[in-house]
Amino acid sequence: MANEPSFLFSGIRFNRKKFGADIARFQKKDIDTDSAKISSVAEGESAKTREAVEEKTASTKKRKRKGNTSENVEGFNVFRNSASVARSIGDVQADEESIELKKKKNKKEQNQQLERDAIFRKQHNIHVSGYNVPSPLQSFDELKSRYKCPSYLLRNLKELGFKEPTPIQRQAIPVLLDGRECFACAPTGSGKTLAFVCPMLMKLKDPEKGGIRAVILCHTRELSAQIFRECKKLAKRKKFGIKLMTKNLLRNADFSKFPCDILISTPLRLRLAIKKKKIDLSRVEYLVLDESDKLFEPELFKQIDSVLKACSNPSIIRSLFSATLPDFVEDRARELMHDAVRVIVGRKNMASETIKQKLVFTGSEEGKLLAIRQSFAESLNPPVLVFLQSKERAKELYGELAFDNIRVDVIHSDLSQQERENAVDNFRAGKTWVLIATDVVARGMDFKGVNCVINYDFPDSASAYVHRIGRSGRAGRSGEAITFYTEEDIPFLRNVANLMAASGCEVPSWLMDLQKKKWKKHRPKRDSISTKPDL
Ligand SMILES: Nc1ncnc2c1ncn2[C@@H]1O[C@H](COP(=O)(O)OP(=O)(O)OP(=O)(O)O)[C@@H](O)[C@H]1O
Repeated sequence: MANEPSFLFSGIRFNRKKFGADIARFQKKDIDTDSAKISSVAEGESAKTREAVEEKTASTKKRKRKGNTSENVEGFNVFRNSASVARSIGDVQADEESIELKKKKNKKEQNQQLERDAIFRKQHNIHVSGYNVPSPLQSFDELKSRYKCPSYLLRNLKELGFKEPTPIQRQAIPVLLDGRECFACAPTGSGKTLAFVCPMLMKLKDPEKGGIRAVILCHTRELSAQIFRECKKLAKRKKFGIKLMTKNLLRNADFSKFPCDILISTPLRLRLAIKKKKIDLSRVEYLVLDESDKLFEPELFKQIDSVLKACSNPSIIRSLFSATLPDFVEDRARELMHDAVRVIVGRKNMASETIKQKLVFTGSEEGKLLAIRQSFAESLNPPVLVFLQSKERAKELYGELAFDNIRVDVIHSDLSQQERENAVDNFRAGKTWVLIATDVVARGMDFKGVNCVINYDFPDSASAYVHRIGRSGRAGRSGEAITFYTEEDIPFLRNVANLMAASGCEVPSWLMDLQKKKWKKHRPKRDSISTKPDL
């Protein structure tokens, strides 16, 4: 504005040589009056108006004196000040009106966006609570347009065959990318791993050498190893330091000396490293507690607590993920997190709707063995996972089925790390048809294409049921779950029946008429599994 000629003088012809001294004088005045104008604007509306009216009158008089002109005069602009002020009043009013208009427009657009988000969330069964929750993702491409997602990651997603984000990914990814803390609950097999790994890689941007920047905690070594592999796949083509906390690493590594952007560990191993002062977590920007409800159970809470304390970076983003989110975990999350967003897909603590669930009465322990043999003889549709309540019972059932001409294996916590890894790998590779297991692989494990889960022993809680049967029917595939029950389990049947009905399975009406019993940990003493007569 300062150097622009006033529109009032367009066309003035002026002898610059002759009036050089005047030009200099007026130029100074021009600067002075300009600064006067600035201060007058700063002084409030009434003073501004008064001054402007006075100057406007003066300017009109002067204009009349000068008459009309035909040439542009740079730098000679005696009336510019008054004109500018006159315009500035108009401008201020116009600005105010346009700000007001813009505000209204923005508000309208915001409301329309909120409406669109609400409709989209409803379509995908996403429920959110929290302040100012970011819009869900329409597609993976939006990661680029909205968040400048690096192309290596988009390429990796494509190569992994992920065409569309799953509902939890649609909502949790933008929440985390917006730097918000998050606790989330979504069905088993619905892609929660990608929902926290993808924004983590985007936030970390590039590999660095200054210490650990992200930590993922998982309750078992098997799940840690699985998430380690998933991270590697998603980070392909980018040289992030991704480490799995193995026994060896814990014993021998000097964490200050090797680059580690992301560390994946069980709480026990990480706590040991913290206690031995082998590890510095004060730079951690991103902390994930996977299977968070399990991690917050009393036996693990002490370990989690020391990790939370060691991650002392004030700008850390923490997130909790699970398929089951009991109220006590939500309470903890609210205490722990700042301005967190809660994301629930479907209904909380529900079994996946892609699993056909069935209850089978076996009467007694012997009845179970007969039932499983009969089921395998009629139609064995591998891979099949069979859950038992203890490692002793898992070993016993393995002892029974090992000679039945089916490819069977067993996994429990008494096996060495290598044996456990082999059991998982062989099952994944299809070498094992039936894997007998304890709850050690009930949560988080992604065995692709498990056709059937058999609860040989009735699960000891609602969440155990949801997670166990969730090893089947993953990523939109269908699956089957069969739960054996004996007389002893009848008091707890109604709880499973409720879960079945809630996920759309047909439940005999007599089951719904059973008395509802509060589901405490249900682990009855059971007879040993054997076809050999007691001696
Ligand atoms: N967008 C996607 N499209 C298709 N498949 C996907 C997508 N995201 C993840 N998956 C696949 O879905 C499967 C289940 O994912 P994941 O193991 O993360 O589930 P989860 O929700 O963590 O389950 P759980 O509660 O049992 O731990 C995996 O095989 C994964 O590769």
